[in-house]
Amino acid sequence: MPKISAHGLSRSFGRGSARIAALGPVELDVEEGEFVCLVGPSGCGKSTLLRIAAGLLRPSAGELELRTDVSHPAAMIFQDYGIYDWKTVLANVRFGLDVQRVPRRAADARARAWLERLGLAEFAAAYPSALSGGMRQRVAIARALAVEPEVLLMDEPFAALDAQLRTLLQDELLALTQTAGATTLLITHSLEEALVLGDRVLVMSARPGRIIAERRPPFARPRTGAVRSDPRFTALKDELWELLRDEVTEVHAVRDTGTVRGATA
Ligand SMILES: Nc1ncnc2c1ncn2[C@@H]1O[C@H](COP(=O)(O)OP(=O)(O)OP(=O)(O)O)[C@@H](O)[C@H]1O
Repeated sequence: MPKISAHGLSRSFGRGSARIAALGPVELDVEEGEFVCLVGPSGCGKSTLLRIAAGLLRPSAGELELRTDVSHPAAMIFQDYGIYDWKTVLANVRFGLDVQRVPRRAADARARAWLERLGLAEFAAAYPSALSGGMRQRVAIARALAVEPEVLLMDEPFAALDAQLRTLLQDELLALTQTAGATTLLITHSLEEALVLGDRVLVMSARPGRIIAERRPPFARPRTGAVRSDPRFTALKDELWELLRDEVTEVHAVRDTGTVRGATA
């Protein structure tokens, strides 16, 4: 049984002449423990798909099923961190455990262990406003993984970070997710990120987003960021960019080119 499956999934916004077909129809199966990355042009419905998976939005047609156990529900990581500024770093990481009613002591210990793994131990009592962007995103990652989710949903988690930090956090996430083994769906504008992290990379069309191609990076697990210098990496990145180029061009042709963020090769 796949952990995530979507059939005939579509979503539109608005009504009448203002109606926008944002997504679909999408057919998708994600197997248990699989790491799937979604790439596609801006506005093709990637976030919409993820928000439906997270239960934050209803589909207009079709269905998306997430098969998780109640004690290990899905966790989500957002581009803007999604952490609470009024809670300490420790309380942020403990948040999901508090919601699950894990006893305070055990929750504290688990949260501290995750802070340790992400190099944040000494910031347990600090508030997020005192942290850099990279550290805030580490808090968000720690918070998501602390609940030992069966399914991890990530919406461009590193988009707000600079290139070096992004590479560093990709490598950290790679190591962490390979140990955690959660079924993961990650949205990214970066083909490199998708190739480093994914078992499968799905390419989406321009809006309404459908899945038009899929590639499996041929790098054995456990893998490290060293795959970036594999000649097959560059070849696959070029191939994916070729697939994506037409879709991005379509978006640019439809809208003002100056305002549309294209995918980064
Ligand atoms: N709540 C909403 N109301 C109206 N339109 C919406 C809403 N949410 C999304 N849309 C529209 O649906 C389309 C898909 O949006 P979505 O955010 O899913 O795309 P995306 O692929 O994640 O884009 P990006 O890569 O730029 O983040 C866009 O045209 C967007 O304007």
